[in-house]
Amino acid sequence: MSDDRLIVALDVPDALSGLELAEGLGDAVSFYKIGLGMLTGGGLALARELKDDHGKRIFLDMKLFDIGATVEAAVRGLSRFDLDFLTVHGDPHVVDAAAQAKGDMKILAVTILTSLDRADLDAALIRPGDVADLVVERAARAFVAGADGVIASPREAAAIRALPEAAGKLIVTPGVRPAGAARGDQKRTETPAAAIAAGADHIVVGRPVHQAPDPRAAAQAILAELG
Ligand SMILES: O=C(O)c1cc(=O)[nH]c(=O)n1[C@@H]1O[C@H](COP(=O)(O)O)[C@@H](O)[C@H]1O
Repeated sequence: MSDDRLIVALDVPDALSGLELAEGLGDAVSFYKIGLGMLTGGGLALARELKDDHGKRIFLDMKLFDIGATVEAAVRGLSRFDLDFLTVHGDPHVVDAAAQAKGDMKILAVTILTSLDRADLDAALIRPGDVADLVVERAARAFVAGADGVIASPREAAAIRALPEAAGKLIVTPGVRPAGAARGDQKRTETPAAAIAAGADHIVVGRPVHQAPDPRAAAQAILAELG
């Protein structure tokens, strides 16, 4: 089994292209994220195929957010798909509802999207304060509400790791960019090595792998950087 600290985001439109990408990555990558971009393109079927036929771990990124009863019903349905990780928004009522219905899945609570900075939070009417402080506070609340882990940027990972509430919990960081890679819409980024050094258990990387001329070589370079 390869190093499952690297989770590759299969942000391609359909299951066929996702499968081709995963087959090209082969044994270099053992953990995949399937998200909203593949919702109408067979994402859940691909999750089953990668798990059952290829022995991969699966992170389903749905970022659920609704009233508690609806979240609980959605998570109960998804708990039958033998998934490893599932995302919900980190608001305590959402996390609490998801935790009631998660079965064997681990619930990861999104703190503040890595594509947002303080100006974006102002536009969304989110209270003043340093972004990192808000992320850490949301992480602590999500842990207390029953999250198995949180999604944050690598820049906040060390402060989250230092929380007493984080003992035994997972920190998963998107917003990861190898040196020189295009940031795209990500605003709070660090390198793969910096993310792991800061206390991330897993890093999520999408475009720097799937848009690379040689995705397998790109994934291997990231793994080599992790040491
Ligand atoms: O929940 C996520 O996975 C997520 C949370 C977050 O705050 N930021 C974030 O980028 N993501 C996801 O992580 C992946 C990052 O992709 P790249 O920016 O292409 O590496 C995308 O699939 C995003 O949907």
